[in-house]
Amino acid sequence: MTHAYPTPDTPLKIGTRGSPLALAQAYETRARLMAAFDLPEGAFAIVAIKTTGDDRSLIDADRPLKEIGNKGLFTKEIEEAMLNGHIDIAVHSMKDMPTEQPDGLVLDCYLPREDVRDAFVSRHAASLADLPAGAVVGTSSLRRKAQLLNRRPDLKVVEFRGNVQTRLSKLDNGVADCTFLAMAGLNRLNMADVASSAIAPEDMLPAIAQGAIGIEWRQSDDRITEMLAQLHDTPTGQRLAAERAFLAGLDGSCETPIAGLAVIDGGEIWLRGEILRPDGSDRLSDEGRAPLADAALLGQELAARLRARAPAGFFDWH
Ligand SMILES: NCc1[nH]cc(CCC(=O)O)c1CC(=O)O
Repeated sequence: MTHAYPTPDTPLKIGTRGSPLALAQAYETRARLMAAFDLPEGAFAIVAIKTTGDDRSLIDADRPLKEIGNKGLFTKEIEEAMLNGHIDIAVHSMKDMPTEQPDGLVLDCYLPREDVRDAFVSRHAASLADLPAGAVVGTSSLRRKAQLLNRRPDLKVVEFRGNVQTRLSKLDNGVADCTFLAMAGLNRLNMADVASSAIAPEDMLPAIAQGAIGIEWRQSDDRITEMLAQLHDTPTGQRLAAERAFLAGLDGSCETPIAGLAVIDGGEIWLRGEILRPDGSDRLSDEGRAPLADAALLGQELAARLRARAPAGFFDWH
């Protein structure tokens, strides 16, 4: 008994950002840990950490995030808190995570993936096809912007930031005719009803790792390593291995116009990927299949094939 961990006296400290979605993801992680190890809620402490990206006084809310400097904007303080022992694990939206982690930290535990699709959100249109010519789309995602303009060059895209509530009130105020959000986030906030429709991956290929929650921890922490190995969802891990290797092979991040989705199909991994010019004027896509054990290799190969096909200047988003 003396080695039992975690307990209400020595709780496992779960670090997260403080946004409603981040907290919902932390609660889901806690619930899964409680169920997997038959632990009481009191054996966990949820620690909300403010990051540079969250701090409104540090950034101008109307400036695109990519101009402010993206990598680590939402993770630096959380990773520092883990390295100095203030928290034990960190819960992240995998879609926002760089493909490399700082020394001493691992990010290899994934919860079962949620809906991967993007949601179309509008007060008056039922779907993308319903939007009249020249309609205004609010989004701050370079991927969504490029995908939309590629299909519908007539649309006008305006910068849209802030949490779900802020974006919905912008729609009410007529700032835009529609916006796009991940179905996963809406589901986790019990707000799926704000989606007018969910968009099929064939119509809008999702962001790398969309809908997946990842848990990061200190490599040196053997107790946590053992627990998280049991919590890990293997199929989600295989799918993200393919998608994240694809992203890494293109030197991409969540701020680049890259989309990709891997699914397990007939016992194999099937990966589709696409890269776009930021203005949507060009789109290159490809797909491939491989045995599950070669998921990461498949991602690398798909990235290499698209790189070889991309004309000079295509990657000027860097
Ligand atoms: N970059 C913001 C972000 N990161 C993860 C999600 C949603 C949840 C997910 O995809 O796991 C969102 C918001 C959105 O795209 O609507």
